[in-house]
Amino acid sequence: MVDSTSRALLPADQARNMAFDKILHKNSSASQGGLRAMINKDNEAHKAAVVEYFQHWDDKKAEDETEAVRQSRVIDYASLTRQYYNLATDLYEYGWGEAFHFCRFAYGEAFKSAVNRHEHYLASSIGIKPGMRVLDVGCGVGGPAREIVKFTGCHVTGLNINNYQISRAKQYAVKEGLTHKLDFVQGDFMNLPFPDDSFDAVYVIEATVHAPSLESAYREIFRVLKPGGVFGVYEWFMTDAYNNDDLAHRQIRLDIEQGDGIAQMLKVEDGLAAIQAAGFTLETHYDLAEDDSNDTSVAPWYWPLGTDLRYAQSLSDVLTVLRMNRFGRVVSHAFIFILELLQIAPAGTGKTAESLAKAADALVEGGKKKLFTPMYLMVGRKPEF
Ligand SMILES: CC(C)=CCC[C@@H](C)[C@H]1CC[C@H]2C3=C(CC[C@]12C)[C@@]1(C)CC[C@H](O)C[C@@H]1CC3
Repeated sequence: MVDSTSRALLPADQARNMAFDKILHKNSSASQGGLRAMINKDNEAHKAAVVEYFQHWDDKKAEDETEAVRQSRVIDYASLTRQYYNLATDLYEYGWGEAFHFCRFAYGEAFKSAVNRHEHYLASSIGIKPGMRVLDVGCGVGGPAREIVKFTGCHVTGLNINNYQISRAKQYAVKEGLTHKLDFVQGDFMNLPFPDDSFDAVYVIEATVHAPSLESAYREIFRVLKPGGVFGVYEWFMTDAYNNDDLAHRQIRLDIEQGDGIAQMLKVEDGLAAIQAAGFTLETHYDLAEDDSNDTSVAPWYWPLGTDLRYAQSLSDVLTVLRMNRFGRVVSHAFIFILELLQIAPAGTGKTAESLAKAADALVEGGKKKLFTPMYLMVGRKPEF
C-alpha cells in the first residue's frame, strides 16, 4: 500500500521502465566489475536518466527548502529511486563492492570481513535457520543475500525496484552456483508482489529509507510475513541530535538525500512509531553506530569514506579504500570526467560521481557529529494471532 499522493509503479510503468532500462544499460549487466559496465551505456538514455534524477535537486539549497519541495520528491519516490540506482550502481560496484551497505569495524578487522559480519549479525538477530524462506527487501545486486544464504542455509528471495540491479544479482547467483537458493524479483516494496503470509523472515539492509511512507512499507512487509515471523532492518535515520532548524544540520541531511537517492530521511522516533503502527511487536532496537563510538581503537563506520588510512589492515584494504575515500575520489573522479570528455563514459557520469562525493562528505560529517546513523537496528515480530 502506498499513500494516495505517492506515484507508485503501475504495470504499464513497469513495462515502460523495463524497455528504457534495456536501452540504457545495453548488455552491460553482463560486464565484469563496475568500471567496464559504466562505459557500456546508451548515451542518450543516460542523459535522460540524469535529467530525471537531478530535476529534484538542482539548485535546491538547505535555506530554501520547503515542505512542498520535499513532498514533490516523496510523490516521485519510485522514479527517483529507480533512476538513482540506474546512475549509481556501477560506481557503487567499482568503489565499494557488491554489498551496498555500511558496517561496524572490530579492532583489526578488514573491510570485507566487517561487511560480511554485519550481514551475519542481522541474520542471527532475526533467527534465520536452514531451509527458511526469507525475503530481502531492496536487495541491490544481491551481495548480502548470497552471503546470508551461505551463512545460514536458508532460501532468499531478493526484491528490487531497479531492473539493472536485478539482472546483475541474477548473474552473480549463476556465477556462484547458488540459483537453487536464490530468486530475484523486480518490484516496488510499497506493493510487494507476493501473497500474504509467504515468508518465515524478512530483512532490509539500508533500503526502506527510499520509501515515501515508512509505515506503509513496513505494513507490506508485515502482510507477506507468516504469523510469528520476524522482521529485521538496518535503517538510515537522523538521530535525536539532529535539529532541522540548524542550517548546517539541514545541509548535511540534504546532501545525504541528494547523493543517495532519498526523498525524505526521517528521525529515529518516526521509525520506531512506524514499525509499531505497522503491527509489529518491537523486540529490540538500538543504534549499532553508538555501540563502539567511544572506543578510539575501533574504526568508525564511516572511515572508508573519510581521510584516515590508519585503520586499513592490509595492502588490499588500502587499495580497496583508495577507491572510496576522499583522496581516492579526487583521482578517480578526475579520471571519470576525462572518460566522459572522451565520450567513453556516458554524459552525466561525472555529475553523478560529484553528487556521490558530496554525499560521502556529508555522511562522514553526519557520522562524526552523530547526527546520522545508517545502522539503526529494529527487530519486530508479527504476532501469531
Ligand atoms: C543509498 C543507500 C541507502 C545505501 C548505500 C550505502 C553505501 C553503500 C553508499 C553510500 C555512499 C556511497 C558512495 C560510494 C559507494 C557506495 C556508498 C558508500 C562511492 C565510494 C563509490 C565510488 C565513488 O567514486 C565515490 C562514492 C562515494 C559515495
